[in-house]
Amino acid sequence: MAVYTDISEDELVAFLGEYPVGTLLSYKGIAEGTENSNFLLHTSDSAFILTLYERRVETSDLPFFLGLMEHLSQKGISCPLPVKRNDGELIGQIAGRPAALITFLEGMWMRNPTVQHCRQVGEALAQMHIAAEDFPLQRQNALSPEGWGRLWDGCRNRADEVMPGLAKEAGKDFDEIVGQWPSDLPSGVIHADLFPDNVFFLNGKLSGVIDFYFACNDLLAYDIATCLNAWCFEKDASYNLTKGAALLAGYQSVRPLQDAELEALPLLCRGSAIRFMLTRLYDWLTIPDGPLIKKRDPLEYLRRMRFHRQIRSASEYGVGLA
Ligand SMILES: Nc1ncnc2c1ncn2[C@@H]1O[C@H](COP(=O)(O)OP(=O)(O)O)[C@@H](O)[C@H]1O
Ligand SMILES: N[C@@H](CCOP(=O)(O)O)C(=O)O
Repeated sequence: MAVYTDISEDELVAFLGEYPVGTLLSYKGIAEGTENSNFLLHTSDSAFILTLYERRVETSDLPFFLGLMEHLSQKGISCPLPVKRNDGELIGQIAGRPAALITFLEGMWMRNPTVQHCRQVGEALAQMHIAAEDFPLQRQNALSPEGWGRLWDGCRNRADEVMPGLAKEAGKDFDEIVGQWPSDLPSGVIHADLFPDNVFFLNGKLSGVIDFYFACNDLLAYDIATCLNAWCFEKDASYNLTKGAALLAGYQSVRPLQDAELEALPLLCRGSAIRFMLTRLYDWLTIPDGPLIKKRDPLEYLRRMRFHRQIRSASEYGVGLA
């Protein structure tokens, strides 16, 4: 996240007047994150996160995101619980933006995740997939191949400003990945952005998952691909086979993968890598810099794309090694 929209104390006091959360003691903008504006609030009752939904979040999708958090939480998954307003609604408005108040989750995200963290993330991901099986709402993935196409059209002409040759290289990948994209694999509700900054740990144990604002219905194994990309590469862009093996073993200890999912894994990893390369590239080229805005490097994900291009089978990710 970041802070795209600032709020005044008066606005916040008026907003909180609609919620059974006591009186405001303090608030501050949170610089971490990418998509929305987040504030940490302390009230006389407790601590909360206030999220103002920004450009990539459609207001019509909020019942899906907030309902999913409620659903998962009721099923024992540790995630924030949206706070209901006095009138029973989950969504309010502040500074002209739709906004929600969610409970604060204790824990820290891991800047250098270990093999043990990766295993726990794999387990938690599979547990979420299973817990969401009976979630009644549906949301199409806005960042599936069709959505990537819109992003790519919006920035391919300027891609070489970030790296000479990027437009040609990514264009070839884009065509290959989209041309082979699978549709006949097990699907369900996926988190779709389970990066280390969205998973908290306390004393070495996974304590919670946040940021469900890309969640949608899509291929379950695509969520694993995103996790392999986000958790199992080192800073020098090398793939850590031990971490990959642990993440996959953690997942499979809860939900074993079908052969077709394993076969598709290299392509799903390539697809997930280009998806994050594209959102980062688009943001890099279109969002103005600001003190509370943190843009992410698209080339980090170009390096992932290059790695996955030469993978031939899921065993190269560590399937069956842990
Ligand atoms: N429920 C929560 N409990 C504790 N901290 C939170 C919670 N939700 C968000 N945060 C903090 O806000 C930051 C940004 O939140 P995130 O949902 O990732 O934003 P965005 O959707 O904009 O990327 C997180 O890295 C974390 O520090
Ligand atoms: N995880 C994405 C950006 C989305 O940010 P988040 O703070 O919502 O996780 C990326 O790394 O590109």
